[in-house]
Amino acid sequence: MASTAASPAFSLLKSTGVVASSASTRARASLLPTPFTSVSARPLGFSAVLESRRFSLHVASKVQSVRGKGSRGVVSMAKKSVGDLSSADLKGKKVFVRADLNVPLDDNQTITDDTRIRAAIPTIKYLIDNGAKVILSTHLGRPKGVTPKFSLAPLVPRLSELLGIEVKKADDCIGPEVESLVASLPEGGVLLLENVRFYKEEEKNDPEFAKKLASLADLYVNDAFGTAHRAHASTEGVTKFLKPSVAGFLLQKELDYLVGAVSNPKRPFAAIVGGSKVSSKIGVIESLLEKCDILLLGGGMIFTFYKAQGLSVGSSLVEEDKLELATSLLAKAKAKGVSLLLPTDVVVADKFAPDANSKVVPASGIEDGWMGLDIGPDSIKTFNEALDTTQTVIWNGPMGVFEMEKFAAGTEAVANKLAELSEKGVTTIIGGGDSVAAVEKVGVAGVMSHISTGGGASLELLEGKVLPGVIALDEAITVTV
Ligand SMILES: Nc1ncnc2c1ncn2[C@@H]1O[C@H](COP(=O)(O)OP(=O)(O)O)[C@@H](O)[C@H]1O
Ligand SMILES: O=C(OP(=O)(O)O)[C@H](O)COP(=O)(O)O
Repeated sequence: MASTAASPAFSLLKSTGVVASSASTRARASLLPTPFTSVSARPLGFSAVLESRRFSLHVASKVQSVRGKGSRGVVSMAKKSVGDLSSADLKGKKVFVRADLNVPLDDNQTITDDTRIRAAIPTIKYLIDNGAKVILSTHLGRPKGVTPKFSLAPLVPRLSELLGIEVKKADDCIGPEVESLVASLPEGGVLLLENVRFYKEEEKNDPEFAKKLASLADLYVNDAFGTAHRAHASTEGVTKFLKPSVAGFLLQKELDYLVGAVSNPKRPFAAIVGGSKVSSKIGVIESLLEKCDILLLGGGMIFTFYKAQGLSVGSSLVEEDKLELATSLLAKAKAKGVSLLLPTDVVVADKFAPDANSKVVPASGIEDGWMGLDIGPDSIKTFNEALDTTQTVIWNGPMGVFEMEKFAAGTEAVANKLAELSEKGVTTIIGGGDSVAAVEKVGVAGVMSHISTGGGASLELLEGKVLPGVIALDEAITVTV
């Protein structure tokens, strides 16, 4: 079962915006590997102080109270967790569980990756083991109205197998037939509602639709981390009609790592950011610059940084309108004392294709007609050396075009390095999207501390945004004087 351990009480400070960021100080460390283009080698270390009577939010089964310097008391608010609900709270109760079972299906309607189903099991199992009647809801894909290929029928056998019970399925998600299926649901039974996005009212967060969903149940559990950045009827709207509304174990674990471990990391803390464009990662880079000690950049975005520094980039991916931004991010890293490392060599190709001619060149040696599609071997070596010094690492975005074997070495090297570090006790967090696919491709997913089940949601959390599906949940309040 997913961990229910309490996280630091300030774990959601940034993402909720309830309080200003905690004060921090940094101590010295020298970590900068020489072959990299460096912004600075400098202070590391961290201390966080929460002042008295500020409010903080986190998701945890137990509320921690935090005493600030010189304070007499603390008020802390935490999101309620399903783990806070006992058998007495759950036995015989109808529980509306919103999960994200948006799994990939092939042309034969066969599930090709059941990660999201497996991730939802601990919460459902906890509920059925405590005698609840589970009304399970999810979306699948982005249907426009009722679309048979987006029916949830293919999910039923796998859900039943993993739960060890026969899961029933409704042909709709609201209405009289659903109501009668709910009425006949036994304690410990699970009813899967049909794709909630078959109704346009779901994505519109229509209050009447939310009310109809809510009317099926006595209480609400949100475990749909992958959809927590959407203010939809089944993720946000229902909470207005169902009390209590609490977080599931998966949602809680995602927040514990993506907010808790990132806001209060064991240091040194490194962030690795890659992917295609700097424009889609601006928020993440800016946010991580506030928290990390080392920032390693890779992927297509590095060429915008190179060009901003006056280097030739050939036909590499460049966002001309982001050159100033790249310069300002480098300056910000310097001002914050973050060691920002750009690769010093790259694998270039004469075309964007798996059978392209390729060679390794220094960052300053990209010729016209060549494009950079991966980080080079010297960069891998230096990235590894930098990562060897860390205690916490978060990774979002591949180092190169890892879908093509010729340009996968940088991404695979990072995946292998993180696996090695994880086995040594370093906290390793894979922040969703293509990095998860890369980790799975290399076969090291099992050893990472945490692999996020949400691409867009994890990105928004790392940017410090508020997730509507989280903020809407009930708070558990503890006052310590
Ligand atoms: N040097 C590069 N040039 C062009 N595309 C790249 C390069 N490096 C990585 N990419 C591409 O970036 C894509 C992933 O980018 P993005 O969606 O931003 O990351 P994520 O899904 O991890 O958030 C991958 O499809 C990869 O092929
Ligand atoms: O797959 C999902 O998001 P992701 O592709 O960002 O991980 C979620 O199920 C959310 O789906 P949506 O982006 O259609 O709202």
